[in-house]
Amino acid sequence: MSLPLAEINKGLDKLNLVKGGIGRGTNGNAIVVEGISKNFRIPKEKKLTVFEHLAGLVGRGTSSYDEFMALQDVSFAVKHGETFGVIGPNGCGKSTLLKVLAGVLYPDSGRVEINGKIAPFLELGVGFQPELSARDNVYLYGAIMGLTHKEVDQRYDEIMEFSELQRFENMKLRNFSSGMYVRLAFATAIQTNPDVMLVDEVLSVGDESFQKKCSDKIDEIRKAGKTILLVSHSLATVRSLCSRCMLMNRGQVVALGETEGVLAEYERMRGAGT
Ligand SMILES: Nc1ncnc2c1ncn2[C@@H]1O[C@H](COP(=O)(O)OP(=O)(O)OP(=O)(O)O)[C@@H](O)[C@H]1O
Repeated sequence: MSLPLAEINKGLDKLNLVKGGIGRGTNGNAIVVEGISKNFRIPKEKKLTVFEHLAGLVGRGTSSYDEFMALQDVSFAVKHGETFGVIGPNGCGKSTLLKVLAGVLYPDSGRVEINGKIAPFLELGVGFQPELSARDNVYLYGAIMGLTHKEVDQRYDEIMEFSELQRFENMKLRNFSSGMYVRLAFATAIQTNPDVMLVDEVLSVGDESFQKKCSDKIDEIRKAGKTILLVSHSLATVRSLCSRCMLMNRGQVVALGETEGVLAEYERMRGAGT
């Protein structure tokens, strides 16, 4: 995905997200989500031939979409400094939820409040531009995240070193592999000093040593008191990093609380095949 962060920030504005002002009137919460629902429209049929297309035109006015509720009345809050996990089976709505929090998708109803500077780290480097070089993308991302040119200068070497992509700094991103993309995105995002990080499965990308570096970094950010919302299929990761988590199924919250209890509920759900 390469949605410019400027667009995301516009989205955040539209959602009336509170940015900055940590701790003021937020009840200690970095993220507040109230009753979010998101409906997708899925085309019912595919018109393959001219005849079918014309027939479709004749049939205009009848609905050719199915409605799919990807999120249904989702509510939760994450405290400042908390690392909060979101787990659940494939297709339960985790990524959709993160996109709504990041302002990439608008919810059909409900309210999102983010207190602090947010760094959405979703899929492959949100905010990156494939036609620019790795170097230009780092500067662009930094600028959008509020860093001055000088501040990016100071962090640039560290970003490239962390991503292990020094040799490719002048290469256009469109020639990067997905693993390289993720390395650069993660290395850049962590240098923008966010208050709230949204992390989607970063720990499942790249080789083992890079995964270990990322998980150590997330641990460091966590210990520095930042807020992290972590989506992961790895229950071991959730167990080691998150004191609380939320289990989703079919777009709904089915359990929320202490990690051990929620993981036990997930095991029970999987055992029951629901
Ligand atoms: N743009 C879209 N249009 C239609 N349906 C969508 C769209 N995006 C997601 N969905 C559907 O919404 C549901 C939730 O998807 P989502 O990607 O949020 O799940 P997930 O829990 O992150 O899954 P996974 O663990 O496999 O990544 C899925 O059934 C998916 O097919």
